[in-house]
Amino acid sequence: MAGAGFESLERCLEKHLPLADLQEVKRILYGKETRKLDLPSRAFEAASKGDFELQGYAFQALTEQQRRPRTVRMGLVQNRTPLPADTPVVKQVTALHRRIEAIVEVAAMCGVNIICFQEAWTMPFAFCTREKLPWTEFAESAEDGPTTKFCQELARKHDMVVVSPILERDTEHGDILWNTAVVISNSGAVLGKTRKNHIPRVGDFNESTYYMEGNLGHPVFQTQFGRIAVNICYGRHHPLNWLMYSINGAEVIFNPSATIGVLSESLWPIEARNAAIANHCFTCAINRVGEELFPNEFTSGDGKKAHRDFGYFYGSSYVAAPDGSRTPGLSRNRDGLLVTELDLNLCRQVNDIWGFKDRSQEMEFTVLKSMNVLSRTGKNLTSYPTCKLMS
Ligand SMILES: NC(=O)NCCC(=O)O
Repeated sequence: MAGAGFESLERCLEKHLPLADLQEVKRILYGKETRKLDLPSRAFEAASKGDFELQGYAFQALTEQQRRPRTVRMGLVQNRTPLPADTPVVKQVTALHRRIEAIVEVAAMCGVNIICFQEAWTMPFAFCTREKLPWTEFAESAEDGPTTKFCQELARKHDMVVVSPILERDTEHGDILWNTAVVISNSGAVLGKTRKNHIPRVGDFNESTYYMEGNLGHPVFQTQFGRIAVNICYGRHHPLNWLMYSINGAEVIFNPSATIGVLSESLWPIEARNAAIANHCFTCAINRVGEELFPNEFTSGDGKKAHRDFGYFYGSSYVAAPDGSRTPGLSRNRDGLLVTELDLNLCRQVNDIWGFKDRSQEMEFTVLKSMNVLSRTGKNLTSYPTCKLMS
C-alpha cells in the first residue's frame, strides 16, 4: 500500500498518459471537465509560504430564464496533525488552531463562502487506542468551547460559514461524548450541530468506546449561501444516510472524514460521488493526511500485531456534482485547500433530467416509513407524498 511516496492518481495519469489519452481517461473517470478557477496570485504565494497545496475548480450549470445563478464558493481543508500525539493536549489544539487560521486566511483571499474542516480536526485520531485519558480531554462544548469560539471569530472576520467537526462533550446532558460537527453562520452565530450517525467498529476504527450513534437525526442548515448538511465519515457508506439529508433539503452535503488507505482508498472516489449523483446534490469529501503515531501500542481484535501507528491517511479530498462530474483530488501527502465554485441551480437542473428523487424516492420513502426508520427525522414525514409499492 502506497504511503506518502505516491502523490495522487491525477499526477500519475498526467505523468504517464499522452495528452489525447489523458483527456479521454479524465472524461470517463471524472465526467464533464471542471474549469480551473482563476485564484489570486497572493493566495498561491501564501499557500506556498505556508507549505500547503491550493487548487481551485468551477462546476458549470446552465443559465436559466427565471432564476439567477446561485454561485457559491466552498473550501475543503485537509491537514496533518502538526505536533506528535504525546505533546500536551492544549499545545496540540493550539497548533491546530494556528494551522487552520493560516489556511482560512487563504480561503478568504479566494472568496470562499463556506469552509469545512476534517473530522475531529482538533486532535489526533486517537480512538484506535481505546484509551480514555488524555484523548477525552480534547472534547469540548459544541456551543461555547474554545474551538467553537475560535471558529466564530474566523466566521465573523471572513464573512464565512464554518463547519467545524469536533469531539463534543455535552456538559448539559451527563458529560457524554459525541462525534459532532458544529455549523457556524457567517455572522458568527452557532446555527446548530449535527452528530455522526454511523459509528465504525472495523479494525482500528472502533469508536464506540467513546461515543455512540448520534441522536439528532439528519438536520439541514439554511445558510446565507445555501442549504447544507454534514454526513460525518463512516456515514458515507450508508446510502440512506445521504438520502435523508437530501430529502430534508440539503443542496451540499459535507463528508468530513478520517480514513486510511488499506481500509477504504478504493471506495473513496466512488461513495461521495455516487451520493451526489443519486441525490442530485453536491458532496464534499474531506480526509486527513499522513501518519499518526500513538505513545502506547494497541490491538483491535483483528489479528494484527500490536502497533502504534494508525495507518496512512491519504488526503485526496474532492467535490462531486449532481451531474456526476468531480474535481481532481487534493494530494495524498500534503496539507491542502480545495476551493470550488458551484452554481446550486445545477441540483434542480439535474433533478429535472434524471428524476431519481421523484417516483423512485417515493417508493423508498414508503418502504422506510413502513419499517419505522424515518420517525427519528420528523421532517417531511407528513407532507411527503406516498405511493403504493407493495400491493
Ligand atoms: N472516521 C471513521 O469513521 N472512519 C471509518 C473508516 C471509514 O469510514 O473509511
